[in-house]
This record gives sequence, structure tokens and C-alpha cells, in this order.
Amino acid sequence: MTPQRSVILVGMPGAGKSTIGVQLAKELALDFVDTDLLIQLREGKPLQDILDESGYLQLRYIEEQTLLESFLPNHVIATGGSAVYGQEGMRHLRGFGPIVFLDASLAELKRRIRNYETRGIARRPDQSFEELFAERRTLYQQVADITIECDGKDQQQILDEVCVALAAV
Ligand SMILES: Nc1ncnc2c1ncn2[C@@H]1O[C@H](COP(=O)(O)OP(=O)(O)O)[C@@H](O)[C@H]1O
Ligand SMILES: O=C(O)C1=C[C@@H](OP(=O)(O)O)[C@@H](O)[C@H](O)C1
Ligand SMILES: [Mg+2]
Repeated sequence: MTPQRSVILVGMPGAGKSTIGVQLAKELALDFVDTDLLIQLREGKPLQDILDESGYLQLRYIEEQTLLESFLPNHVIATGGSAVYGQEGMRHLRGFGPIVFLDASLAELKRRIRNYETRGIARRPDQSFEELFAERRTLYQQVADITIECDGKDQQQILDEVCVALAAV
């Protein structure tokens, strides 16, 4: 049997981690997991409820604990946009395979995310999308093994680029 490894997708909300992740898993004959769903299963409630009841820092804490508890070889792993705040969680995921940063510009993300206030983003309540973008982009760049520029490309183009880049690492 061919030895396989996982692929971890990171990036801002709206970057395409969940939608491209499923397609990538099919392309690479891997399993797929969206860690947002793992969090919800673990907690028995939607992410928005966790945010409303316990706040964004608690959601980030739960997210990291969920990642640390997970064993995910041979998966495409679509993380939530805030996963990158947990260094230990990211180090754990990195043990399963390379980290791919889906890098979309602020303008492109704004076109896709029209419900910033209600989307359930784990952010300081007073933090603008611009501030969040700037803060997080550095973190995504720090953890990434591969960065894919996503602006102006359809999902198939991005998928193809990810596969080419993965073949080289
Ligand atoms: N390359 C793309 N071009 C245009 N829209 C895209 C692209 N990739 C994803 N989308 C759209 O952006 C939205 C957010 O995608 P999603 O996969 O949920 O992002 P994430 O999981 O990173 O938050 C969805 O409506 C999806 O169809
Ligand atoms: O960026 C964020 O703070 C979050 C992004 C969401 O996932 P997506 O990145 O898949 O939208 C989800 O994990 C949660 O609502 C918090
Ligand atoms: Mg997602």
C-alpha cells in the first residue's frame, strides 16, 4: 500500500478551506475532516453557541484542545480560521503532514464574507476585519509550508496548484 500523509489547510474565514478541502481529499484519495465539526461534536453545540455563551477566547481554547486530541493520518484537514492562535495545536497537526495556507486578499475575502458580524468569528468584539486580517496573516505565513495565492482563481485552479505544490514537498 502507498504510504500517505495528511494535508492541513489554514487561512482566513472565507478562504475556501472547507470547500476546497473536500475536493482535495477526493483528488488525493484521502479522508476529509473539518475541525469545526469536531469541535461541535465534542461540545454538543454549534460554534456560535460556544461564542455566545463563553466568548471567543474560550472557543479558541476549545479549538486547540480539540486539535490536540485528534489523530488524523491520511486526511485532508480543513481547520477553522482561528486554529492558528494555538501553537501547540498547530504543531500537533503539523505532525500529520504539510500545512497549506490558502491566501486570499482582504478585498476578495470581503466579497465572500458579507456577514462578518454574525459569522461566528473568534475575534475581539471591537476588532475590525482589517485588523483581524493583518494579525492573522502573519500567523498563517509563519506556520505554512506551502502558500497558495487564491485571488482571481476558481476552485479547480486552486486545487490543481495545491496538488502541484504538494508533489514538490
Ligand atoms: N476560489 C474561490 N472563488 C470564489 N469563491 C470561493 C472560492 N473558494 C471558496 N469560495 C466560496 O467562499 C465561501 C467560503 O468558503 P469556505 O470553504 O466555507 O471557506 P472557509 O472554510 O475557509 O471559511 C463559500 O461560499 C465558497 O463557495
Ligand atoms: O476564523 C474564525 O475565527 C472562525 C472560523 C470558522 O471556520 P472557517 O474558517 O472555516 O470559516 C470557525 O472555526 C469559527 O466560527 C471561528
Ligand atoms: Mg470552513
